[in-house]
Amino acid sequence: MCTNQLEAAFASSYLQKLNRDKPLIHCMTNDVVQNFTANILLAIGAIPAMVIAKEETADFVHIADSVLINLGTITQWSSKSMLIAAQAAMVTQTPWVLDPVAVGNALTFRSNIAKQLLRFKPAVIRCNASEILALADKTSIGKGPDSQDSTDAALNVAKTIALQYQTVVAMTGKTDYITDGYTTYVIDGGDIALTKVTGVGCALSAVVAAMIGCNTNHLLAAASSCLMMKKAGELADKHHGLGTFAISLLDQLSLMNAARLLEQ
Ligand SMILES: Nc1ncnc2c1ncn2[C@@H]1O[C@H](COP(=O)(O)OP(=O)(O)OP(=O)(O)O)[C@@H](O)[C@H]1O
Ligand SMILES: Cc1ncsc1CCO
Ligand SMILES: [Mg+2]
Repeated sequence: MCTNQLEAAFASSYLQKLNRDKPLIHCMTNDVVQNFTANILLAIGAIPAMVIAKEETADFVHIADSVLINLGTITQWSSKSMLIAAQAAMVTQTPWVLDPVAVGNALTFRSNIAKQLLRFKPAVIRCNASEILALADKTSIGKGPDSQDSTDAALNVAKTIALQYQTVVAMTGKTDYITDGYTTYVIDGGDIALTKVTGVGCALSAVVAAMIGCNTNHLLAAASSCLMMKKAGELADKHHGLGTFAISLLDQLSLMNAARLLEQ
């Protein structure tokens, strides 16, 4: 096992490719973050499409560059669409991201759906520490969509899940860990304000979907996404309240480039 710092130059080359390719991202996400997610994808140069009807999802997976499945406000009805989309993505080998929002938490319906979705081989699981512990049937202390567990404590479980499902786990928190079970990238920094605006983690999952939609190294694509979000959080305006911070975060993502990624 080795642990690495991600080179900012790497992340910036991945971002440049994203800007050139303009990948189409099929988003199946929660009701809280639809608009924020779509704007963040546009800000980094991707094209979002929120397609959820079960009559449409399989067809749209065929034309999308990647798929995002986020369980935040899952219902019986949307879960069916998600399972159809994930199966279609596995068949067409379209890379997809699972964001298992709030699994555990005594929420057995979504926890069962998350387990079913895992059979369809997500390229990346983007989650917080409580969520990865819950996916592994370990005790977790999530508070709804928020984690009360530390990523340091959950790292071994993240590695085990990555190996078990042959995927990449991008686990965020004070320290982000991005691992395929063999190689782990560690990203510190960011800002606590990132946790005070709803849906930053959900939007980060969409950024990961965009990055894997045009970069085949899913580990580096996910790590680059996490670095970008931490850096944008550092650079965003924190002096005028959280409303301004949310907009400033969007601004910083739209302005992100190699020089900004390298800023201390
Ligand atoms: N204590 C912290 N200090 C600095 N940055 C943090 C901290 N906690 C989380 N972050 C950053 O906030 C962003 C969102 O990660 P977080 O772990 O809060 O996602 P999440 O719990 O899935 O969020 P949500 O489901 O509400 O969208 C990431 O960029 C992460 O690095
Ligand atoms: C607040 C909230 N509830 C379900 S999803 C969501 C957005 C943050 O995950
Ligand atoms: Mg989340």
